[in-house]
This record gives sequence, C-alpha cells and structure tokens, in this order.
Amino acid sequence: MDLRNKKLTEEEFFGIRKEVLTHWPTGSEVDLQEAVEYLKKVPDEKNFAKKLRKAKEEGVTLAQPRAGVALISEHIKLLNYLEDEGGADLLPSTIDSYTRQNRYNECQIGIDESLKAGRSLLNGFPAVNHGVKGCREVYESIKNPIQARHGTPDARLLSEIITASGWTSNEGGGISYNIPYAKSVSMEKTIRDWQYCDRLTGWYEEQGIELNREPFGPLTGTLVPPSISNTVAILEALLAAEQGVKNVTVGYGQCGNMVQDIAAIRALEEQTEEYLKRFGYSDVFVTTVFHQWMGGFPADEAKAFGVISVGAATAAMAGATKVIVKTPHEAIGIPTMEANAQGIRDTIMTLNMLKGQRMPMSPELQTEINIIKAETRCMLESVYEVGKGDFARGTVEAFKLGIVDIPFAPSKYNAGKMMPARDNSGAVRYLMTGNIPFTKDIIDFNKAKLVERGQFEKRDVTFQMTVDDIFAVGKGNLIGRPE
Ligand SMILES: CC[C@H]1O[C@@H](n2cnc3c(N)ncnc32)[C@H](O)[C@@H]1O
Repeated sequence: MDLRNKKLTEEEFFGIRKEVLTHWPTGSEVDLQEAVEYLKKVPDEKNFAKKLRKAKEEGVTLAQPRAGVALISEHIKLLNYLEDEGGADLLPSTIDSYTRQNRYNECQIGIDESLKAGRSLLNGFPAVNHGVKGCREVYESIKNPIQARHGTPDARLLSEIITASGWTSNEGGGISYNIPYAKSVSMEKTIRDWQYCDRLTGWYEEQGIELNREPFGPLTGTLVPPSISNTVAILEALLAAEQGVKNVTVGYGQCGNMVQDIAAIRALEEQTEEYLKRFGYSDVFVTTVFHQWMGGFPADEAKAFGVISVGAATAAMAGATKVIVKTPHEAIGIPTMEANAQGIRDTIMTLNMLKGQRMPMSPELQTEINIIKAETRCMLESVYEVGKGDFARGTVEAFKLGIVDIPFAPSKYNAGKMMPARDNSGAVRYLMTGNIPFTKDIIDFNKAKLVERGQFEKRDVTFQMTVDDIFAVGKGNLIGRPE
C-alpha cells in the first residue's frame, strides 16, 4: 500500500487533476486562476469559513437545512425561500444520489425528465452536470454562504466544480463518505480521493482563499456510540489538515440522551483541537456541528416538531457552532420548501430562547466527557500504532482489524463486530466491543451501565436490547423497553 498521510505535492495534485476534469464535460469549465479571482470577490458574509468563525467567536449556534432539487431555477427559488421565509443562516445544496455515484449520464436524464415533468425527479442538486456556470448562478442568487452536502466516495470533480463556483464549504471525508454510503469501495481509494479534495482546499488556502471542510459526523445515524463518530471525525480532521485545510467543522449526530449528546460535542471540540495541536496543525480553526435526530421520525408533524426542538435545544445547550435542521416531512421523504422552512423556524425559535445558555458542568456531564475521550483515545492511539505513525495507513489497517467499527454500516470493509445498545437513561453504550482495543475499565463501565438497564427491565443484557432500541423511536420512545 503506497498510501501515505503526506501532503500531495503540486506535481502529484495537478497530475491527478488532468484526468479528474475529464470525468464530465463541465470539468473543462474549471480554471483555477480564474476561480481564485472569483473567490476573492466573495464578501465575508457569504464566506462559509468566515461566518462559522464569527459564530464561534460570538458564541451563537447557526441553523442550516438540507435542500436540493434538479433544476437551477427551482433550486434558487428553494434556497431563497429557506433564507427569506425560513431564516437559514447557512445554505446547503444537497447533491443527488446519481452524482454521489459519479453516474452523470443518469443525472442528465433526470434533468431532462424534470424539465419535461415540470418538477424535480432527482433527490438533490446535480452540481456536476450544471457545472461552474450553473453553480455560480445559484451562488450569485443567494445571500448566505453555501455548502455542498452529499455522500460521495469519489467527490474529486464535484469538489472542483462547487469550489470554483463560490461555494465555500464542502462536506465529506474518506471514511465518513465511504463506510456509511458504499458497499464495496476500498478505504484506501476513498482516503486517497479525499486527500485530493482536501489538497484542492489546501491549494486555495495557499492563494489566500478561506474555505471550510466538514467531515460527515452522524455516519450510519443508528445507535452510533459518540466515541466512534468522534474518532472518525478527528481522523478526517487530521488527514485534511495534512493536505492544507485550515478551517474544519467536526460533527456529531444526536443520540437522544441530552447529557451524553452535550458531552459528545464538548469532547469532540476539545479532542479535535488536542490532536491537531499534537500533530503540528496548530493553525486549523475548529468548529462543531450537531445533527438533529438522524433516526426514524414520527409521521405526525406536531410530534416531528417535538423531535426537531429537542435537537435544537441540545445543540444550543452544547454550544455547537452549527445545527443541521430536520423537517416535519422527514418521515415522508424530500420535504416541500414550506415544510423545510418550518423546521428552520422551529429551530431558530428554540435557539433564540436558549441564546447564551449552556448546560452547566456537573459530575454526570464530566463523567460522560471523560468516558467519551477515553474511548476515543483508545481507538486513535491504536490507529496511530497500526499505521506506524501514519494515520492514513493506520485507518485502512484499523478498519481491516475492526479497531474502528461503525454499527449497521453497508461497507464490506467494516468489521461489524461491535454492537451498541442504550442504557437505562438512553445513553448509547457498547454491548459488544468486537475488536475495539478498549481498556478493562472502559469495558466494565459500559457493561455496568447495561446491567443497570437489565435489572430495571428484569431481563438479561442481550442483543435483544439493541433490536428493541432500533424500533423504539418508531413507537415514539427512545429506549426499547420490553413489551
Ligand atoms: C442525510 C439524510 C438526511 O438528508 C435529508 N435529505 C436528503 N435529500 C434531501 C433534499 N433533497 N432536500 C432536503 N433534505 C434532504 C433527508 O431527509 C435526511 O434527513
């Protein structure tokens, strides 16, 4: 494996780039020098990295929806509605599934069919097919910073096009857009492809353009223990920093126990900064993003607003820099623009009511921060060890060995030996640790918490708890109590 956690030289980067730009005709629209001049004109209030920096300095939590439709004019109408009627502080373009799989031919068919049908027949915005011209039209028609949100193992061409278009943030990473999103794409390939995406960001940074990168926090969004998602986020932050990324937002998906969720955000921010500093990346600006409930949603819209509000409140009390907003149509599918705006207004109302408030430190909160950091440290140190000091090689080895193991992931490269379950307070714990090299006291801590639940429910601690937890939310509960 010649994979290295080493900044790509300009020669390596521009060598790969030639081929990447041929993947679709719109690649020929990308001219880096011209793009630098275009990006230099992006006003501060439309620069994603700068707006996040300002939010962290002011101690406010920004609200960002997901949104994406097939046609440029409809997409602009949607984004304008979400910023004007919804009040969104930051804008997305959620990219469609064909683009995420590099199936640009099918995107083209989807665009043509959408034109005929007069409505979006794609589940997101096909940015590669619309090219720099189309993406710049979107950027020039909105007031807030815009980010590409997707799930693309090979996002090299997509990243080139959206960045040249004034979109000053890109979500994803070689782990977080592989394991939860792909079945058989090798970890080595996606880490290498995301090194390219990060090196592109690093190249723009070297020209004086500030850009934000955001690893995808929630992963499979199903009972993911906080230390698993924090480990992945920190690994991707380290890999990005090596390529020259200077502004990173690490993320986490709400699990449901508020103290654990707040601890996860606090631990994530502190430990990301600790590891970046330790490995020599002291000039990387770190922010956090909290994703509102990523599990199944109630169909009843009033109940859905309850779920959205709890997520917004947790983000506020945690002091997250950004919160990703859900909608009352989550149970149905792609929301209408009105429903999407309602989710944002619900969230902003909640954030405003809690403005300036934070969950105070307590023995319970400190315990959760400590255990998350200890579990995360076990995994990160082990990745470093099996990689012989190289986090890229270590990540590939770690997934092969199950040292890092993401629950319910489709990827055949994920061990799938670890199993989570909720404890009696709904916090996500390790039922089975698989090959994760936890210390005995960590294993004992998790076991004790699950034994507590077993005693309360008068049943053994078994995988049945995991199964019950997965179905619980659909029944309107957090913990899957025995019937
Ligand atoms: C990560 C999965 C999340 O992305 C949301 N999502 C996916 N595509 C779109 C879309 N096109 N518009 C709005 N929300 C979307 C989906 O509802 C889910 O909450």
